[in-house]
Amino acid sequence: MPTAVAATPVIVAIDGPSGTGKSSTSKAVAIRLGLGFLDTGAQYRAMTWWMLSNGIDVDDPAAVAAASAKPTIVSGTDPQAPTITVDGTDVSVPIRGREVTAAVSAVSAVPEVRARITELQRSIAAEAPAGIVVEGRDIGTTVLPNADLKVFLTASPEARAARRSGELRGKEAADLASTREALIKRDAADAGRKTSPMAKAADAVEVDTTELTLDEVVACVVGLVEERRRPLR
Ligand SMILES: Nc1ncnc2c1ncn2[C@@H]1O[C@H](COP(=O)(O)OP(=O)(O)O)[C@@H](O)[C@H]1O
Ligand SMILES: Nc1ccn([C@H]2C[C@H](O)[C@@H](COP(=O)(O)OP(=O)(O)O)O2)c(=O)n1
Repeated sequence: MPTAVAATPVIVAIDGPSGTGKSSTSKAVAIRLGLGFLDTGAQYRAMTWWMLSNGIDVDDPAAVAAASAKPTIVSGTDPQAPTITVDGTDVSVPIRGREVTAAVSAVSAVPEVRARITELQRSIAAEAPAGIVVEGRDIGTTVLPNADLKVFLTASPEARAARRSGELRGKEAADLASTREALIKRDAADAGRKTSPMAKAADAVEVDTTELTLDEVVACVVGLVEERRRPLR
């Protein structure tokens, strides 16, 4: 039985590098607590997919900036069935492909892209009736600095690479070493960019998931949310 404490919407920010369990943890926490779920990486991937599909040179920041207002990106926030469309097309499958993964750090480093997507994220969070779990790289630091709870997930590069390569199938499959290398390269780009780099907020709780099961991480985050929920006023 939920306790009678959650009168105001609760905002949870979950950040961290690739493969630490942000998406799976956030979805499960949102389901458990009856909140919305927003995968902000999917939005940057959708923007990248559109750039690639429209022949924009993703290594030309001026070209990316000039085109960044064109696509209409819509995220469905039901944690049981999250959706992502660009100009009405379901892009949930192509945004996970290798081409998009290789280009997404460059596109998401462009300030005009970040400004547009950040605004979209804030309006989605503000409209979530019961609250929302938002996961990404800069949610606790930039997008929602007043979140009720900020979590920064970490895990060893070995654990993250093993988790990621377990997901890849067929021609996309890569060996552990190259998956690990690609992850580390993307983390460095995401943490090293000028505009809103991936970072742990000063008031975030860091959770190392290397030795934890997904259920253990979910239980930990649910416990932290319950602790911080403001009493009924
Ligand atoms: N604590 C965990 N232990 C083992 N595997 C996990 C754990 N958390 C997530 N995973 C698995 O690792 C993969 C990457 O998780 P995901 O949630 O997509 O990470 P992120 O969003 O941080 O990139 C998924 O296949 C997921 O099921
Ligand atoms: N808030 C965010 C979320 C993602 N990004 C960028 C940086 C990431 O490498 C890409 C893809 O993010 P995503 O969470 O889908 O990546 P992984 O699931 O970890 O592979 O988007 C970002 O710049 N800011």
